[in-house]
Amino acid sequence: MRCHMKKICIIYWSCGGAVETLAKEMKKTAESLGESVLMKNVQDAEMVDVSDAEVIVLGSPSMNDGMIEQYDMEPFVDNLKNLKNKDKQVILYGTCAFSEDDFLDVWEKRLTDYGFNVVGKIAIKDSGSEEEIRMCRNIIGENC
Ligand SMILES: Cc1cc2nc3c(=O)[nH]c(=O)nc-3n(C[C@H](O)[C@H](O)[C@H](O)COP(=O)(O)O)c2cc1C
Repeated sequence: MRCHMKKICIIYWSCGGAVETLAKEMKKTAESLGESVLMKNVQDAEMVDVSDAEVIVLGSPSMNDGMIEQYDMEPFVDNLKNLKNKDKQVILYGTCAFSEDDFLDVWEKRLTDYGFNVVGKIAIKDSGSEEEIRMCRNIIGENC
């Protein structure tokens, strides 16, 4: 039995809509489990959104040779190292057109080095097949 509602924060960057659509799917899943969900485009997100949450979901497309998006997501992620309480579960997801999913491994290592507990990561090809979208929902179900 669940003893308390978890606070989940989903922060994403999206231009074409693939990452945003997945964010909405994950929000729906978490809400259907009774969790409290804050979903924000990283351009509107603040550090307090992360510090208030227990589970952080971060989403970015793979860009420019397997990096996370550089103008908004990159500085936001960089700033996470300054967060006082890093005792939080982190789920990373990304979409890519042609790269392998190793950009998620680099991202995971970085957040682990900062001191976060990365509990899940998933790379999706383009907008994702039905199966991939289901895996995305599952990763929320397993960790929220
Ligand atoms: C400027 C730019 C650079 C990109 N670089 C890569 C890349 O290095 N590897 C890759 O697999 N996809 C790359 N893509 C494709 C995106 O990762 C992919 O289309 C993603 O699903 C876009 O997400 P969005 O629809 O949420 O914006 C790039 C797209 C853009 C616009």
